[in-house]
Amino acid sequence: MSGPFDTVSDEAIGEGTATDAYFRRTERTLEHAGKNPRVVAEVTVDQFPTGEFDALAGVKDVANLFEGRAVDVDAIPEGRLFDGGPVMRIEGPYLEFARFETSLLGFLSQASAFATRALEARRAAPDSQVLSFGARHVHPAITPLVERAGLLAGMDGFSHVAAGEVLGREAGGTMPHALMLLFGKGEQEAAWRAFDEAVGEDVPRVALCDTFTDEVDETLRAAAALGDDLDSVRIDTTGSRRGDFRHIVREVRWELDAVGREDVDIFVSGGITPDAMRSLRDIVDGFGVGSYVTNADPMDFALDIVAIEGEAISKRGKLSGVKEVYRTADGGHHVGLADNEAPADAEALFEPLVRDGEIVAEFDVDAAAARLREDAELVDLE
Ligand SMILES: O=P(O)(O)OC[C@H]1O[C@H](OP(=O)(O)OP(=O)(O)O)[C@H](O)[C@@H]1O
Repeated sequence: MSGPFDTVSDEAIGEGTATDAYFRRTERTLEHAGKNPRVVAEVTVDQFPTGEFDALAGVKDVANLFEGRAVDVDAIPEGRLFDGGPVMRIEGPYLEFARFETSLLGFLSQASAFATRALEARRAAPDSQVLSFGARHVHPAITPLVERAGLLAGMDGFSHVAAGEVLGREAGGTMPHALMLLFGKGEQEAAWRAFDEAVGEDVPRVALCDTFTDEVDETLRAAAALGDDLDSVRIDTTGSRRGDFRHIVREVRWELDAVGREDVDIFVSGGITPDAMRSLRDIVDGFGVGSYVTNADPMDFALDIVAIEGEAISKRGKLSGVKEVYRTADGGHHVGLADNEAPADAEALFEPLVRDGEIVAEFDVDAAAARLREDAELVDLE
């Protein structure tokens, strides 16, 4: 069944037709040969620690993928950091999960990539408000992935309305340049005032102040037009006009303060990167971050069989045998065989996710965000 948009349905993902064709041929061949052994497969990016940590996300969707399947799945909980070794282990008859490999890897690859970038942005300005603005850069069907990654990373909010409905959170936002243009050049006050009159009490009054004239000029006009109602200004100066952006923002702050409006916050957006955040965080109150998160390359997760009927095995380049991963007391990441003794004072990271088709883990976003915050403090991310 196909709808008006080029998306694969939830049913296709759940039934396993959202798969690479070679898995269907593998199923047919194994059934023909009467082979369906019990295997253990692991999902990895790197076999050994590399010194670079990434954030794990997408685990909830994988759990839902395996609900009702005769498999056991263990995984690092969503929101933990990992560096080499498996992030997930699936055990069961191979034909129970062969066809789900493609979707499983896709769930983890994209969500973890977004979460890792979002965490970098969050950590670049720990005391500022950071909002996710990247929904416009991805297919609308996966906007909840972007916004959830932002929440996992500890961002303060996001812009996409339908993603908010999926996540059970309300989207935030104020005004686009389109609104300013529709009121017209020279009529910025009319636009800001109409917005102030039209929207609910709970919506912060953030005036967009870069559309037609100088940022300082529009900021002072917004302050005069809205008076005490004005909460913040948003400066989104287009790239071709940016020059020394820090200087522009400092001028805005200076002139606001000069007219006694120390209470008005400054929020910046447009191509904001962690470097930009570090260079502006002492003079701005908040950032909107989009493309830095959504431009993340998908993580190169792979699923590999590591044991068949209890016997360790692997293809060349992969490590055989069932493994466990640990957070060591010094914040390191250790990969070892599950049967071997754990390193002293280390915490085993795998937790049960699915037991014989039943989901046994919780997926609270706030809890995952708290785990990520703690893990990021323990681990050396620099
Ligand atoms: O650059 P990113 O980090 O991806 O940020 C996302 C977008 O948010 C801002 O747009 P704005 O709402 O001002 O867009 P508009 O010009 O369409 O109003 C900014 O100019 C970016 O286009």
